[in-house]
Amino acid sequence: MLVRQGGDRFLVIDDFLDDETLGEVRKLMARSTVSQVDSVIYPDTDGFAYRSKGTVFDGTADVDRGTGRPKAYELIRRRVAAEPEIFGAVGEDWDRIGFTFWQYPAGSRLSWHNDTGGGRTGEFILFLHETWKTSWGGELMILDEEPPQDGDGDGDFVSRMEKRVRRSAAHPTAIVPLPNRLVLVKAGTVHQINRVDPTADGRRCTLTGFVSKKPRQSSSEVRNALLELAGDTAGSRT
Ligand SMILES: O=C(O)CCC(=O)C(=O)O
Ligand SMILES: [Fe+2]
Repeated sequence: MLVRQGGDRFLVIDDFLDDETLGEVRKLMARSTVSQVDSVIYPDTDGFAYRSKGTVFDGTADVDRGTGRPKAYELIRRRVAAEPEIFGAVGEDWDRIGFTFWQYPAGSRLSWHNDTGGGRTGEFILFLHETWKTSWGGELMILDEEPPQDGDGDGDFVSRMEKRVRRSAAHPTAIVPLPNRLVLVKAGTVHQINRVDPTADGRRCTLTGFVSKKPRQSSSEVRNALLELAGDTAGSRT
């Protein structure tokens, strides 16, 4: 394992998994069913990717404890927990971690976005394809700067992100998606996946997930949940 580069809002770690654990998680990816999904950011131009069903775990406990989950999940969870400057403190600022396999085919991309909302404090990306030539595109681009205090102004999401990158004094960092590279990114950081080049031989494969805080239920939600548990379904609708 080798910490390759850190910014204020991201961290790149190379050779993250040992060969056996990497092989195990790749096997799981190969066995997972993936479905085609349009980009939620900019479907007109991004194209589509493939994704597996995601799994969300309690971030405060071992995720591979007797569950047969790949060791990689637990190693990622621990690494995330060891980076409070990016994700905040485990248990306090975040308590959930999700895992989803994504595959971006040649010609696809994911436009600028910042993964805010939903109690998210950050995101991790582990590249799982067997090989990646540096001429195949698909770089993860990260704008390593604080979100502006006064927001991004008016306009739709795509144009607000466009404005941010255009006006920024920082230059986005291009992270080549080398196999077994782990990238940790703080929520609110503007980033995108550059288009995968048509010459890319194979999909850009990742294990990706959000680190987040479970929303606190309001007292009426708690009451309704309890009523539902008690079998009083009428109560849950009041
Ligand atoms: O695969 C990547 O490099 C980043 C993915 C991403 O930003 C996302 O799924 O939100
Ligand atoms: Fe993202």
